Amino acid sequence: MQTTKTKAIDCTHFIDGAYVQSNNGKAFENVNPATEEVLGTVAEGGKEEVDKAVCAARKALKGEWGNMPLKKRSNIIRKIGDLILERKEELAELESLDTGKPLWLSNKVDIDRAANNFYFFADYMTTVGTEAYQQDDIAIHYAVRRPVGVVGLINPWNLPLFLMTWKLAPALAAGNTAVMKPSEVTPMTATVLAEICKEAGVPDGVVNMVHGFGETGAALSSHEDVDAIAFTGETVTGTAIMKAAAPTLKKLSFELGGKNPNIIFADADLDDVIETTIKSSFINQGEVCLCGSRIYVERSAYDEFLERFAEKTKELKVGDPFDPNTNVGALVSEEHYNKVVSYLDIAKEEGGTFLTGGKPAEGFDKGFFVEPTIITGLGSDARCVREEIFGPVVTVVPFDTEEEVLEQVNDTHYGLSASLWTSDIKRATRFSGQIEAGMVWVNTWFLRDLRTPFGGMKRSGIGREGGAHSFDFYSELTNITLKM
Ligand SMILES: NC(=O)C1=CN([C@@H]2O[C@H](COP(=O)(O)OP(=O)(O)OC[C@H]3O[C@@H](n4cnc5c(N)ncnc54)[C@H](O)[C@@H]3O)[C@@H](O)[C@H]2O)C=CC1
Ligand SMILES: O=C(O)/C=C/C=C(\O)C(=O)O
Repeated sequence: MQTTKTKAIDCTHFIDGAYVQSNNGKAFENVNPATEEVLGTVAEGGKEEVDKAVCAARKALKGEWGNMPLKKRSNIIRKIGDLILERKEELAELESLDTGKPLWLSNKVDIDRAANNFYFFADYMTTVGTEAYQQDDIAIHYAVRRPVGVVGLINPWNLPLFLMTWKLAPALAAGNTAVMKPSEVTPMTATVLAEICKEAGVPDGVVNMVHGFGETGAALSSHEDVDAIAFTGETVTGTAIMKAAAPTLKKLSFELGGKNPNIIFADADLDDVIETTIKSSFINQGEVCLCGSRIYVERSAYDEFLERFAEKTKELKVGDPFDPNTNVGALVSEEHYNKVVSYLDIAKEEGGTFLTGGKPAEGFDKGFFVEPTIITGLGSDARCVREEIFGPVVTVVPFDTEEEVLEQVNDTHYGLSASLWTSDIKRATRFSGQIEAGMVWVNTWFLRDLRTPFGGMKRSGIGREGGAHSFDFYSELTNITLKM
């Protein structure tokens, strides 16, 4: 039995500054993945609700928001961050009820970082400039920045509030209006965020939200009057959005799936390696796009690595998200649990050996709990080595040479991130530059600075988020040439 101070909420759309149900009254149930209890209902939006939200956003673009002085807009954006922190306890509890992740993690990552996204872009927007060139005594060229317009923000369930704010904050900072589409699996914190935006002084219609399934996201992606879509989620969904957005040539920013490698050379500090690999494998139940799910270890360090990694993994406590000692909570939904468990069956069929886990966690009558799982003995063609599982499941493979491991590392359609471990600076420089990934961490993992380019290459994404990259995506530039 979970004891929370916060009561779960029913989720309705937020359109033109007001919470509203769907016109046809359609709604679905929101389920707690740790207990399988129904948390509440969620309004299911269709084309009609998307259309109303887009109309409200278009109208708001031409109103007070479009003409607001920079400093005032920046203060409102900063205030959203303040209000998130004021309601931190409530938001963290709602996030853990919705996702099944440990409460300490919701606090530390999801809520603190959500507030920080607003602080970062509130500052950034007051310093960002554009280009200017003098062409001899002929002309001066300078660029002016304007918002893209109405942007659709479509998000997944793994870091619900954090990922929504990572898009909403720069979108607002650049002067856009937005329609948010949270994941149908985790709708609660985005619902509260809409209220927070209003309380912070965001004018009605600037921030809207429509709940629903893939069809709702599809209606937003194909809408005639939406100028850009920023999406985080599965690669195949990115393809569907691209097709839907093609007829209206929307700007697109995609942060998609990954099958990220950890590459561990024998000269790395093994204490650091083990501590970080535990996090990169199992934090957030392995449900972070940056998790390192393919681990390659130089053969001379392989046995010691496996022994120490397995020992630490067995110490992880799987359980109630609201127990402060829990390391690994519940997977986000029954559907996702079935997907992850199906990969454990696939690993067995492919001849893999489970060094830890390999099965649902014991001792739970209800909820979607899986033991942290280390698989060895799989070749580079195995599905568990190639496909995104997005759960607490990693494969470990030994290697002998740099050339051999580089080939395996790059032998994937994905290209999101990598974590490289070596004490040889020359090798670190040489090797990191050859990994086909948008982000390479050397002797660390998930060390973030919001100014840096964040995103993937190959089928892991299009474009980059962060600092200037986000700002450029959410802006249009007009170049003006003054003839002298
Ligand atoms: N960041 C990442 O890399 C993430 C990857 N995943 C992967 O995706 C798998 C499925 O998870 P889902 O949440 O179902 O991901 P998804 O990509 O299907 O859903 C993400 C968001 O897109 C919306 N959506 C779905 N179909 C759409 C369409 N045709 N047009 C527009 N929007 C659409 C969903 O309603 C949700 O809001 C997971 O098992 C995992 O492997 C999931 C979450 C995050
Ligand atoms: O921006 C970050 O630090 C983390 C982003 C994580 C994702 O995009 C994800 O897991 O989908």
